[in-house]
Amino acid sequence: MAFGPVENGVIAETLIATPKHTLPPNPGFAYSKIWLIPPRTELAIPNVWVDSMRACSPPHSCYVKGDPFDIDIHYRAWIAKHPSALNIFDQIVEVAKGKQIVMFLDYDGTLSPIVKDPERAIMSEAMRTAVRKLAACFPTAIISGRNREKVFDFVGLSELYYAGSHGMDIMGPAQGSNGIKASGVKSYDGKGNEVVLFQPAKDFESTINKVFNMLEDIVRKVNGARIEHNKFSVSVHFRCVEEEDWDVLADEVRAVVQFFPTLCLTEGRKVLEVRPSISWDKGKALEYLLNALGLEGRPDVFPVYIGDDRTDEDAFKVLNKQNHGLGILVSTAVKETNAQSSLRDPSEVLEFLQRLVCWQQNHT
Ligand SMILES: O=P(O)(O)OC[C@H]1O[C@H](O[C@H]2O[C@H](CO)[C@@H](O)[C@H](O)[C@H]2O)[C@H](O)[C@@H](O)[C@@H]1O
Repeated sequence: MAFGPVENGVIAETLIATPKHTLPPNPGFAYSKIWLIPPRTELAIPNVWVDSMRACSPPHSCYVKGDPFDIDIHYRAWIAKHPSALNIFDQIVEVAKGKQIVMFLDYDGTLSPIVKDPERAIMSEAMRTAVRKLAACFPTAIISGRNREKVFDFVGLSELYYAGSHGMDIMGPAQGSNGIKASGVKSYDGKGNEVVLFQPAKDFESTINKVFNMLEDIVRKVNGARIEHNKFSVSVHFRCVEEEDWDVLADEVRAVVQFFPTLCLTEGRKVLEVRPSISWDKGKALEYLLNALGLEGRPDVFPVYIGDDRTDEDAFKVLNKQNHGLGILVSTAVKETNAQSSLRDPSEVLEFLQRLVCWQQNHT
């Protein structure tokens, strides 16, 4: 473990405070007002917006001035409320025992580390192997803000379900390698395999293309800015833009989006995302997939969702509402979240997935 002695103290506190075989309480909806993606009005207030953008991808970690043995007091309090899924692993599997585990994984910041160039967000071979083994044990889906095809290219595993464009573009095998059949609209992928396809924002394709073309002209003029077409949404990246230029770029993006009353603007990790104003998000995609697999609303099902970003909060909320399963936020910093548990970074996600596979293999 990479943790120093101070964090071991935190671990001890966490385990004492958490009764055996129960998971930490769902944070519930107390935070939902803070965590809901800011509406346009909030995005319009310059300081609020810039602080919020900084906070969702903080440059600092929980350590005090880089000292690996001294953990920030706020982080200590936070980790007690959202204990590491590695430290409470035995409790998690005790609760999940005898149930059908279903895995939902975000991509950027969860399976791959956050990098400056979105085209270089490559997943490690070790992670790919772990996800492959995971999918052989449990139904597994990737739910990403990316274009579904792009996230598929990164992951490269055809046995998974993929939900791209923040869940607005869902595709998966009609019959999973674990034998579970999905229901829904049947289609065929490029290789002629039968798949299930669901695209609730299909009617927005041409509007998204139009807004992308307009935004492309703006982004081209701002140093460091990038734009990404995610099929049913568009990402405008701020990560490599000087902070002093953020407001100008955001103002221009907002001005364009105003022309499209059926689109809205949301915020992620140093990214503004333009998406259809429909009632669909990663939480709805999670529900759709559970339903397609015939696993929705069943007490003998244990969904696990792992993600690092604001859009993942919609999925954590769904799990809270259903009061079963487990949400795990990936973060090295204090963040308001609806997740019950946490992991620090993709390397800890890898360790968690590997342990889950081992546990399952030893219990079947
Ligand atoms: O839901 P996700 O899979 O987490 O996708 C959300 C966005 O992820 C990507 O952007 C983020 O990761 C980039 C690569 O590490 C990073 O450069 C960027 O700053 C992050 O916001 C992706 O490029 C976006 O299109 C997704 O919407």
